[in-house]
Amino acid sequence: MLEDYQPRDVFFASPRRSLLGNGVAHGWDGGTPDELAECVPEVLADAEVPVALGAFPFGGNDSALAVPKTLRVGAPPAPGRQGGPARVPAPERVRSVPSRGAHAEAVSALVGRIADTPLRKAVLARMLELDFAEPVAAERIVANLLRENTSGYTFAVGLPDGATLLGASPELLLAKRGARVSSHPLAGSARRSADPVVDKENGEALAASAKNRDEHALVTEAVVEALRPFCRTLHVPPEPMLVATPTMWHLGTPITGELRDPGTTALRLAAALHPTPAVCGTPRALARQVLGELEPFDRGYYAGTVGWVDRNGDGEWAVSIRCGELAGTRMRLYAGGGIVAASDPLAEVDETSAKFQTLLRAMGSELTA
Ligand SMILES: C=C(O[C@H]1C=CC=C(C(=O)O)[C@@H]1O)C(=O)O
Repeated sequence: MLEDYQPRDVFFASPRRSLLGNGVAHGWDGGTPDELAECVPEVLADAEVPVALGAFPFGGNDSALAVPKTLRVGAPPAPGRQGGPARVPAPERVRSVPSRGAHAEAVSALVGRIADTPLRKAVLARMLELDFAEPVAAERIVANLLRENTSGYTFAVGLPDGATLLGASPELLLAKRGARVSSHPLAGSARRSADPVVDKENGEALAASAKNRDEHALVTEAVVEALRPFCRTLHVPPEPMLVATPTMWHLGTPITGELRDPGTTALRLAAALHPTPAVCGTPRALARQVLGELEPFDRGYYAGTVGWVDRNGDGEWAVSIRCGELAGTRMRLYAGGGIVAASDPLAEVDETSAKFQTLLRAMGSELTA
């Protein structure tokens, strides 16, 4: 399917299906998720292809959503089904924004804010800026992401400015089918290890860590609070489970529910949830303000949401993490980590390095960022 990917197309693969939207029959390049939740259903009611696909940024209203001219729906990615690795050139220059040292200082400053203000958690991110000698083809990186990440959400979204958002997120913000909704918030992380004994220990230590469980509980609480008004029933497991990606362990809580009104759309629900404390913080407005002060870059579409909604209101929206924006010979990768009172600055720098590996590995890079 990816062989046919063109700039401005949207590719989205989930554990349930793969979608490729070609061309733009109707596009929105403005509007918040809430605003588009209002107007998208009207357009879909008469559209030839009854599905809108795309992405929303972390903040602001630069939506990138489109009803495609044609839509292909295929099987979900499966291990071993993608061919050999696609070649991606090595970057000529890599720069961390801010530097690793400055990121550690920002984590310390954030821990101070948590001690001195009502802020309980904020997810501080770092960016890697990569420069290449030649333009890089987004679909090659996505093909490599698909080879490794068959159980998450792998995507490429052509953005209105010509750049491409691409990544492999392990985190489901919201899926809706009929009256059934599900969300799988993740928070709390540890590195995977090539050594099976160390790997198992890393996972077990994460599951037992009070700091990580607290960090995780804030996300689950926020998701439950946002979904409750829409749901007749909600099932929330009392304990988080361990979720493995090829590079990271996470704590995750699979939440399911039944809608009071099955007509509530997946986009409406995603808008009500976004941004959760897995990418922003608690309380949300204060976290957003503090992150704006401490992060020396614009997050763009990182920490936003990416997915699709159809005419019936069914859809899937993933949290846009483990991702980057590619524009010709420049690529920006993003990774963040939840900071709480007990966070250690150097461990947090290491956690962002580990999270960058999802994209760096798909680019054939041995870089440790
Ligand atoms: C914000 C990111 O991850 C989130 C999802 C899982 C675990 C997280 C954590 O442990 O901090 C983050 O909340 C990211 O990868 O950039």
